[in-house]
Amino acid sequence: VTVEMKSSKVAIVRMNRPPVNALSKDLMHGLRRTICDLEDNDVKGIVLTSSSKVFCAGLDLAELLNPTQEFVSSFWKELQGLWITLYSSRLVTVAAVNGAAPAAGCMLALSCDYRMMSSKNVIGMNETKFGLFPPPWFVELMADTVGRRKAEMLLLQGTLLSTEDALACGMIDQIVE
Ligand SMILES: CCCCC/C=C\CCCC/C=C/C(=O)SCCNC(=O)CCNC(=O)[C@H](O)C(C)(C)COP(=O)(O)OP(=O)(O)OC[C@H]1O[C@@H](n2cnc3c(N)ncnc32)[C@H](O)[C@@H]1OP(=O)(O)O
Repeated sequence: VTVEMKSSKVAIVRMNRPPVNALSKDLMHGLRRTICDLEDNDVKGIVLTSSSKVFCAGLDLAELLNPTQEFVSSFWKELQGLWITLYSSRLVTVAAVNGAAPAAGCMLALSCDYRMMSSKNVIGMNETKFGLFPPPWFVELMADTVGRRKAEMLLLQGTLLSTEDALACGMIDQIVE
């Protein structure tokens, strides 16, 4: 994770884990630590974005291949900790979604106060496409953002929306070129 101060009050927080910013336990820990440090340093707002062409590919599936029970438990704890920290942060949080944002990548964006997204990208929770269902707090984030019925349809079908469709249903707030 890298931090660039745009002024004394606003920080650009970039996920920097090539090639796709898959959320490993370490990346989630780094993000949470960064947000907490900025909160402690009188910063007012952050822009969360990526230093590569993918915003975030979701959970690191490679790390979840044949994990120990202990690792799964600590991984899950880190994921919940990151969500709680970002969602409940006192900072004004803006997601600048500059690449694909599937599954937990979408969760990160939806946990921010405002979402802008570049065109020709995709965002959504596609977990059902590979036989999983998103955890309840992902579901609630989606329902709070686009409405319960729309969320139900998107989640059941594991739909990844284009930038334009995401704007149309309120999943994002602005398209930025
Ligand atoms: C801890 C408890 C576990 C229990 C589970 C139980 C409950 C359910 C939890 C459900 C919540 C799940 C949330 C998730 O986030 S699951 C992850 C879902 N993510 C995806 O479906 C995205 C998959 N990736 C893509 O669609 C594309 O890679 C892309 C993000 C659109 C980028 O495309 P592109 O730029 O064309 O890159 P490549 O596809 O060529 O990928 C480059 C390399 O990156 C690797 N990769 C991609 N995604 C992931 C990932 N999520 N985790 C790990 N690695 C990933 C890909 O394999 C390529 O690697 P290579 O160069 O070595 O081949």
